[in-house]
Amino acid sequence: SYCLYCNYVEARKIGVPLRIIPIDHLNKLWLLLDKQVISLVRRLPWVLGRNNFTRFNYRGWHEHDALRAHDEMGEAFVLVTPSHNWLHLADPDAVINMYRRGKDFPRWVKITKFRVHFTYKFIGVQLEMLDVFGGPNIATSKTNGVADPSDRLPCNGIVWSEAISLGDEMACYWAAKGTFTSVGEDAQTLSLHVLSKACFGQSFAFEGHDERQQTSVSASFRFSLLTIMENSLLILALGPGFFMNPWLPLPSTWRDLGQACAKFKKHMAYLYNQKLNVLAEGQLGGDSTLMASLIRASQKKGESKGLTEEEIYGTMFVVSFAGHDTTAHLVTYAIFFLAANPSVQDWIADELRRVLGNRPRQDWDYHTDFPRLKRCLATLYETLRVKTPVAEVKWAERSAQSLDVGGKTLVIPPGTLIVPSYLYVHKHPRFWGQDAQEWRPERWIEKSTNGKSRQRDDEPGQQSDDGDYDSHEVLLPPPSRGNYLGWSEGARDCPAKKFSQVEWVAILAALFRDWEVQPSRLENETSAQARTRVLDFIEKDSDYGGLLLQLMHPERLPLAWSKRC
Ligand code: HEM
Repeated sequence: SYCLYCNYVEARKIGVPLRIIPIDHLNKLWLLLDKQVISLVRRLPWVLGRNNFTRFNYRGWHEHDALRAHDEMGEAFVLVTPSHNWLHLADPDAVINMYRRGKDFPRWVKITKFRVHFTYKFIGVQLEMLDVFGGPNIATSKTNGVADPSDRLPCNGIVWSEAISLGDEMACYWAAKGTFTSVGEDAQTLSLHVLSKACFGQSFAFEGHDERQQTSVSASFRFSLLTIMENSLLILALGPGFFMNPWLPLPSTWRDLGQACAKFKKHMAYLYNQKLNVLAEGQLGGDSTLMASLIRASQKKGESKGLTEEEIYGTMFVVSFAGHDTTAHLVTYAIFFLAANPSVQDWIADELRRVLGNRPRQDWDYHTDFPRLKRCLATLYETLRVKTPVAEVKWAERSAQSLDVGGKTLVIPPGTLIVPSYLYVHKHPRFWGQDAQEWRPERWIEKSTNGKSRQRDDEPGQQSDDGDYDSHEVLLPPPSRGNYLGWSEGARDCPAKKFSQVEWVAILAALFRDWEVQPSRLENETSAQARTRVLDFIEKDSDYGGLLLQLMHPERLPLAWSKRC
C-alpha cells in the first residue's frame, strides 16, 4: 500500500488522468494467475465485477479495451501500480519524438540474472533471458547493440529462395490434406527453417505437422528452440541454469526444458566450430549466413565491433528467438484473414501472375521480382497494423524528461515506464479513416499518375519503371511515422525489418500464385457466413499467450486448401 501511495504521488505530478490498480502486471505470481482470477472476479455483481481492476489489471487488457481508454482519458494516462507507473501514450507525434530521443527514453530492459523482471510479453524481456545463453547480445546491449546488424542481416537472397521453396512444400502438404488445422504449427516450422538457413546455413526440408520425425536433426534443433520459447515465462522466472542443474530433483518436464537449453547451446557451439574451421581454411568468404558474418567480424584484428564467442551465441539465439514467432504468428493471421477475404486473394494472385507469370519457382529472382510484389508487401503492412505482435516499453531512466503530448508539455518523472498505445495509433478512424478497424491491404496501394508523389523514400520496392502495370501502383506511407510502429522506430528498431519483408513476400508468392484458401464450411453454412465466422474467430481467439499477440488456437478453425482455377 505504501509503494502504491508513493507511485500515486509521483504519477500525479505528470498531470494526466490516472487509474489505480492493485497488482503490477509484472508481478510473477500474478502473471500466472491474472486471467483466471479476473474472470472469476468479473462474475461478481455490480461494481464489484466491473471496475479498474477487472478492466486494466491483466495481460493484454488493451486488446479487449480497444480504443476506449484513450477515448475516455485523452492521449496520455497512467496506470498506477505498487511497482511501476505505466504511462500510456497515444499521440503519434509524441511517440515518434520519444523513439527519436533514444538516450532520454531507452528501452526498458533490466539485465539481471537473478532478479529478472517480467515485462508482460515485451520483447525486452525475451532478450534479458538471452544473456544467460551467451554474453550481452544485440538486444540487451544498452548502447546501440554489441553488433549492428541493420542491413546487418546480410542474407536476404538466402531468405528469399529458402522461404519460396519451404512455402511451396507447405502448400503441397496442405493440398494433400485438403482440409487442415495445422497452420499455426506449420508457419512456425517454416519460419524456423528459414532462420536456420539464414543464420546457420543449415537447410531442412519442410515437415508438416503430421510428418514430423522426432529424431531428425531439424526436429532436435526446432524442438529445443520451441521448448525454450513455449516456456519462456518459466525460464525468465527461474533462469535456464535452474533447469540445467543436475542436482535438483526436478519433474521430468522441467528436466526436458533444461535439456532443450543445453541442446540449443551445443548446437550453436557445433556450428560455430564448424564455421571457424572453414574460416581457418580460408573458405568462409562466400558464406553470407549471419553466423559466418559475425565470425568474420570477430576475427578481424583491431575491429572494435568484433564479438566474442559467447556474444555470438547470445546474438544467434536472440535473432532466432526474435525472428521466429513474430513471422509465424503474422503468417498465421494472414492466412485466416485471406480465408475470410477471397477478393484479396484474387488481388494478390493477379499481381503474382503478372510479375511471376508461369515461371517455375527456382527462376523467381530476389532482385527483380521482390521489388515488384507490392500487393504482397501491403498484406504484411496491413496484418502488422491490425495485429501488432511485439509491444515495447521505454522509460525515463535516470532523470525527469519532458515530452510534448497533445499540445501540452508533460514532465515525466524518472522510473516511469512508457508504453506506446499501438492499438490507438494503428487503428483509430481519425488517422486511418472510417474502415480503420478492418483488415484491408488495398489501403496501402495507390494507382499513381505522377510516380513517387506520396511515397516515403525509405520504403522498399514501391516503384519500378518498366512501363507495365506495377509502375502505376505505389505503396503508400502510413498517415505519419508515429502511426506505424510495427517494427518500432528510432535507433532500436527491428534490425531484421527487410529480412521479414523478404521472407513474407516469398512465402505469400509461393502460397498464393497457384493456390487458394477458404474456411472449411459447416453444414448448411453459406460462404458469407463462413467468412464472418472466421473474422469473429480472429477477434475472439487473439491474445497474449506467451510474449506476443497471437491466435491462441488456430487449430480450432479448419481451413480448406485447393488449387486456384
Ligand atoms: C514481421 C516480423 C517482425 C516484426 C513485426 C518485428 C518487430 C520487432 C520490434 C518491434 C522490435 C523492437 C523491440 C523492442 O525494442 O523492444 C524488434 C527487435 C528485434 N528483432 Fe524483429 N520483428 C520481426 C521479425 C524479425 C526477424 C525475422 C528477426 C530475425 C531474423 C528479428 C530480429 C530482431 C532482433 C534481433 C531484435 C532486437 C534488436 C535490438 O535490440 O536492437 N525480427 N523486432
